Amino acid sequence: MMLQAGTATASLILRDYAGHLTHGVVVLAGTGNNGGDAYVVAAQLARAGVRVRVHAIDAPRTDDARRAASLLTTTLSAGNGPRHAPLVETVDDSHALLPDQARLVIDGLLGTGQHGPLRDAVRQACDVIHRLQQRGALVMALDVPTGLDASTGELADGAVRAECTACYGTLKRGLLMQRAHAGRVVLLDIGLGLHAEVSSQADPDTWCWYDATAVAAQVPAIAWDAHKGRRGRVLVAGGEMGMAGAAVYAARAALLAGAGVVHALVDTQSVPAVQALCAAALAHRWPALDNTSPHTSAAHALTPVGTMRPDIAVDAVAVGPGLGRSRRAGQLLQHVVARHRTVPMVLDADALWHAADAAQTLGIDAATVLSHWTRDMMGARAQGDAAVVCTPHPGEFARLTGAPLPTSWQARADLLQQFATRAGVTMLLKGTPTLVASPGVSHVSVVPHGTALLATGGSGDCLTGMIGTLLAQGLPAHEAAVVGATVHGRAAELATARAGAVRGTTLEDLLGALPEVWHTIGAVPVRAPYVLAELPGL
Ligand SMILES: NC(=O)C1=CN([C@@H]2O[C@H](COP(=O)(O)OP(=O)(O)OC[C@H]3O[C@@H](n4cnc5c(N)ncnc54)[C@H](O)[C@@H]3O)[C@@H](O)[C@H]2O)[C@@H](O)CC1
Repeated sequence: MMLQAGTATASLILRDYAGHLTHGVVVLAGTGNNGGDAYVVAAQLARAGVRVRVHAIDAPRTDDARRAASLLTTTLSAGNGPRHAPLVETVDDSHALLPDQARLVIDGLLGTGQHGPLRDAVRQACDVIHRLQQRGALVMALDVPTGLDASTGELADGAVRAECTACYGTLKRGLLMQRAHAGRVVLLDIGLGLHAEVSSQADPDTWCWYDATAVAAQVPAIAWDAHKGRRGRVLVAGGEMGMAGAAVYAARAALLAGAGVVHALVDTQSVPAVQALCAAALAHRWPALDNTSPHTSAAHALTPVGTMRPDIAVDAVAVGPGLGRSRRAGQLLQHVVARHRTVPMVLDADALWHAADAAQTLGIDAATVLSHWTRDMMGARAQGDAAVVCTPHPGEFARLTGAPLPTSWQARADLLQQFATRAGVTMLLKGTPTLVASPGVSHVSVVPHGTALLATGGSGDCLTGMIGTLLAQGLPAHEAAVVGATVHGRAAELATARAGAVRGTTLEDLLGALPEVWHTIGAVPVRAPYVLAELPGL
C-alpha cells in the first residue's frame, strides 16, 4: 500500500504541479511509515526525471519505511536513469535545504502516528518547511500535515500549513476540521477502494463525510411537466423593519433552489423592499398580534395570537431571517409555528434567539422549548425523521445550550447529537466544517464545503431559504440540511474562485454562483487515476 500511496502521489504531482518542478523538489522524511511514503514519492519523481533533494530526520524505524528507503537507494545507485547529473541528493541537515530554489516541498515527516507537541528534529524540519514556504514554495503534505492530529484536528505548535494534502485510503476527520492547514485535499486510492466516510478509531459510525457527488443523488428531481404548486411552496417569515434584506436573501435563495412559489411574511414597512428586490416573491404583512407576554409556558408558545390570510397554503416554512427580538416578533414566531404546524420548518437566527429566551424565562432548557413548539408536527416525523431543521451558528448554539461551545470537535458533535435527540429536531451547526445531527440518525454528517465568503451577514439567510425549498420539495430534514449546506458551501467556493479572493465578493456573488452549482452538482466528475474524491483549497 505504501508503494501505491507514494506512486499515486507522484503521479498527482506530475499531473497537477508540473509547473513547480523545474527547480526540483525538496522532500522531508520522518522515521515512520509517513516517511516511507516520502521515500517512494522521491524515488518515483526521480525516475520521472525530477531533481529531488531528500532530508531524512533519522533512519527509518519500520520495515515498510526501510523497504521504501532502499527503493530510493536503488534509484540513486541506478545512476538516476540515463541522465548525467544525479537526480537524487540526500541532505543530512534540514537547514542545508534553505538555499534551495525548489518550488515544491513534500512534508513526509509525520502522518497518523503523531502525538503531542512536535519534538526535536521534526520541529526543526517544520521550521525549514515554513521558511521555504515563505520564499514561495508550495507545500504538499502526505496523508496529514505534520502537527495536525488526524482524528481530533488539534494543531501542535509549529504545525505545517499545506497547500495540498494527498490523503491515503480514508479521509481523515482532522483534515475537515482544519481545512486551512490541509489546503486542497485529494483522497487517493491505495487499494482499499472508496472509504470516503470519515471514521474515528473509537466509533466508526459516528461521523460521515458527504462530498458533493454523494449529495447530488439526494437533490429532489423537478418533473418536466411540473407546475408551480408542485415545485414547492415556501413561506419565509421575518423581515422586521430595518431587516427586510434578510427575508429578501432567504426568498431569493429559495427561488434559486427551485421553489415554485415563495411567500414573504414581513413587517409592513419591509413590504416595499421585498417587492422591489425579489419581485417573484409574494409579499404579506405581519398580521395584527395582541400584546400579551409570549412566554408564559412552552405550550402557550403554540397559541395562535393573530391570523394570516387563510388562503396561503405552503409546503414548508422558514422562520427567522430578520425576524428581530421584539415581543411582537416573538408573537409572530409563535403564530407562524402554530399556524403551520403540519409542514416542515426551518428555524434560524432570531427564531432561535426567541427559543433560548423562552427557555430562560421558563427556567427550562431550550431543547424542551423546541420540542414543545414542534411536537405536533406531522409529515416526515411519522417516518421517523424530524420535520424541523434548526440552523444555529456557534454563538446561537451556545445560547441554546446555555454553555460555551466545546473546543473539541468530537465534543461538539456529541453535544449537537444530544441536543437534536432531546429537541426532536435536526440541528445544523454552521462552521467549517458544518455539522448536521438528527434524532434517529446514528452519524453526525460533516459538510466540509465553504469559504470565508460565508462569514458575512445574510449568508445564513440564503441557507435557510435553500433548506426551506428542499423541505418543501419533500426531502427529509437531515438530507435537506446536508444538501443545502453542501450547495451553499460549494457556491461560496465557486464564487471565491471566480473572484480570486474572498475580499471583493458579496452575497450577490454567492447567489450568482448558485445556478452553476445546482446545474453541475449532479455531474459525475472525471477523476484522474487513483483519485477517489477531492476538496478544493480554501
Ligand atoms: N496504515 C496503512 O495501511 C498505510 C499507512 N501509510 C502511511 O503511514 C502513516 C502512519 O505511519 P506510522 O504509524 O508509522 O506513523 P508516522 O509515520 O505518522 O509517525 C511515527 C513516528 O513519529 C514519531 N512521532 C510521533 N509523534 C511525534 C511528535 N509529536 N514529534 C516527533 N516525533 C513524533 C514516532 O515516534 C514514530 O517514530 C500514515 O499517515 C501514512 O502516511 C501509507 O503508507 C499507506 C498505508
